[in-house]
Amino acid sequence: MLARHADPIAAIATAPGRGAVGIVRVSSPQDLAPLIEAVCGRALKAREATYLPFRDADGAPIDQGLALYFPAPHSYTGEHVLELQAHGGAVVMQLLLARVIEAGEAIGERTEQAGARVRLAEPGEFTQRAFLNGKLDLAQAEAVADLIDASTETAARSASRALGGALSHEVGVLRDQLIQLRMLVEATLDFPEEEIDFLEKADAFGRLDRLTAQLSAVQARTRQGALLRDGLKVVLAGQPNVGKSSLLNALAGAELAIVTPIPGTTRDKVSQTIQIEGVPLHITDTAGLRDDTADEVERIGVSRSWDAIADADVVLFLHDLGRLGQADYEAEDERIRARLAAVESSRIVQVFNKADLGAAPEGEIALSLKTGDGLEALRQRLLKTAGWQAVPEGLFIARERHVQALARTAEHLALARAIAEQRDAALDLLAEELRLAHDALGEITGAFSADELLGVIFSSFCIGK
Ligand SMILES: Nc1nc2c(c(=O)[nH]1)N(C=O)[C@@H](CNc1ccc(C(=O)N[C@@H](CCC(=O)O)C(=O)O)cc1)CN2
Ligand SMILES: Nc1nc2c(ncn2[C@@H]2O[C@H](COP(=O)(O)OP(=O)(O)OP(=O)(O)O)[C@@H](O)[C@H]2O)c(=O)[nH]1
Repeated sequence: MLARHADPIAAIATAPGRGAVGIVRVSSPQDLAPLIEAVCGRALKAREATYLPFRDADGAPIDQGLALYFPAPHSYTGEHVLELQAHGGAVVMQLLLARVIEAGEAIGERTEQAGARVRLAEPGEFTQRAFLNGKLDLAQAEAVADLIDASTETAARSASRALGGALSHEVGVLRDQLIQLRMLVEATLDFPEEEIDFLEKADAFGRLDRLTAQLSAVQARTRQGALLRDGLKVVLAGQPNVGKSSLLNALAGAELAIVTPIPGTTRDKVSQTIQIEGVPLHITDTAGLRDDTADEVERIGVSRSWDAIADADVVLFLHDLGRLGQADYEAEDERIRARLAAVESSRIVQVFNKADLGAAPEGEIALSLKTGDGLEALRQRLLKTAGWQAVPEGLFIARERHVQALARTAEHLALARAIAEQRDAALDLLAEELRLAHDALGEITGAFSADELLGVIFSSFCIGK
């Protein structure tokens, strides 16, 4: 592992395909002067763009472009970094990348230094090096990927804040207070006679309570950040012909699913990601639920509908106000309701569609996709069910991993509190819980993290990042 991190790496940093400009980027812990001399034909001033021809092994120019050299440690990765900014054609980029690899080989042979050889970078490897060299912590490195993948403006701005260290800062404030508390408790362990007295005088338990309260505020903001990144899985369910496909189209603002008056039109799932106030919602329209169908294709569709329902964060259960009160319709709705009993009730939202044809029961959500009435209220209801609070200032993007780590931190603090409350509290156990809380918090910024975790995180990046 260590040796691999010492390799010089190279990749095309810009998106594959045609582009106005494309960049080949090299990062190396070793001096890049020989490589620069070979490809650029001269030495480069630090951090200054130089317009020059990039040359082949035989001296023929491949392209004219800008070369940028960032000597270590003042670069993105913290290593020596060379950027070749050329015309962004796919072939030009490949030639330039191949030239860098070939020049590395030649220098390696000439100088008998294996360390001069440049290899292709793995996905996320530049950012991984930035992390290993302390340029970014783990939460910031994750934010780099989340910024690139952001699907809404709110998500992008929030990822940028996380990259700037917003989440890391919040975690840092908690960590500093936790460290102070740990120091108090650990110091007390050395004076067993007066331990509890000492802790009370130092307001250790007050500190613990304040820390817990602050942690809970950070947890709330982090959950918002994770929601912004991952979105919410919403499934539209109900009998055939209640208006599920019409609702998908209305939410998406496009004719995605086929709408007809014929029951059983939708026979397979249709999914689309939309956004409401910047929160991504992954909406799935399903085949209308009925169990009396003789049609084999529709039967499979219905079975897939139930799978989607089981996997949903929110199920919108649609009803048809034009058919309310009809015996066969009511009986079928009752059957669906019974089967939905297996789904947590907090995940189910009842929606009464076709309000232009009849009145919804008291207190229920009424919607008419024909007139558009009730659509905005439904959107707001979806956000509320998702746990979204009106955009708080300084929102940062986050991941489920961070939410989990904070939850574990909270668990250990709660255990510490419970121990502190006992008469003759076992201070060593208290100290241990605080240590575990500290470890859990440290996983967010990567202060303590397994190689395995790093592998998972960085391998999901794009190449060249
Ligand atoms: N051409 C180009 N554009 C890019 C990047 C890049 O690598 N190349 N980035 C990357 O993906 C992002 C910018 N990230 C960067 C982060 C740090 C440094 C850097 O030189 N840091 C030094 C100096 C800092 C300073 O002067 O304040 C350092 O940290 O010491 C450069 C780019 C977005 N745009
Ligand atoms: N009057 C009225 N008709 C509606 C409304 N919403 C949908 N419809 C009509 O109801 C019919 C069925 O709509 P769809 O959206 O295809 O219903 P579905 O639930 O997806 O149906 P399946 O594909 O059979 O499961 C279409 O003719 C729609 O135009 C509404 O609010 N009012």
